Amino acid sequence: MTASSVVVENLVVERGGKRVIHGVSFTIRAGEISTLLGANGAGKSSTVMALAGALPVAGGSVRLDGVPLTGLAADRIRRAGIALVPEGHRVLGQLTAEENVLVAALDGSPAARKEGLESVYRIFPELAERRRQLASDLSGGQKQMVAMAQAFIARPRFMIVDELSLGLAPTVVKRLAEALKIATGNGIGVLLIEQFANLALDLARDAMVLERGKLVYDGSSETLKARPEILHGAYLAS
Ligand SMILES: Nc1ncnc2c1ncn2[C@@H]1O[C@H](COP(=O)(O)OP(=O)(O)OP(=O)(O)O)[C@@H](O)[C@H]1O
Repeated sequence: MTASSVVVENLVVERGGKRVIHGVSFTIRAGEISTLLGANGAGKSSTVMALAGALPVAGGSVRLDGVPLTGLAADRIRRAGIALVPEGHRVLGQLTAEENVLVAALDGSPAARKEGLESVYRIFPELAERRRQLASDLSGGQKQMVAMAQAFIARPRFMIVDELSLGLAPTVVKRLAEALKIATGNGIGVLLIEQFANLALDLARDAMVLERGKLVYDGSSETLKARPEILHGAYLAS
């Protein structure tokens, strides 16, 4: 049986009338972490936002197990099984931590919501302790946990995390990385965008490198680690 996958082919994205992604192709596999690396402005967020329906697709296709998702609204793509954790761990400050998580629950039945919360609190016990706190009072790391919990509670098959560690302390990042490992252990495919390339390459089996909206590497993290000139070139090209 072929493993579940998201296949992106020749993706083209335009922003402000300018082409920023020039025909990018890659595959994300179930049960694995893949990472998308590149300098600021290389097009990582544009790629994943288009994939998740948060930006229009100007060309190419996105398929989940062969089913085309290209150009569908973000909500439809989420229901199909792809959850995006957007950059910046934004939360609804006037709601509690728990209310924020529940906003993202796709199945509204009380039993499913309870079960969903229990599974999320097993991953992030820190949030269980703070369930009734206003989200605006949470630390940056706790807000990122809420953002990831919103993805988990939707029971996704694939999870895209745009900037895991941005602005967060190493101890918190370690917790978030553990959560990603739990995700892959449960068969979820993860696409990770991460500013610290070394952390990303330690976590991910496969890596892609974007340079000015084009893919310049698609292969194993191990091989990329052994070829630092590829990353140096991509980060200098910005
Ligand atoms: N709202 C926007 N309107 C127009 N162009 C944009 C917008 N946001 C980003 N861009 C442009 O799109 C290109 C890709 O940016 P994108 O944010 O996808 O890159 P990135 O690799 O995610 O970088 P970063 O790490 O800074 O988020 C850049 O040239 C950027 O200037």
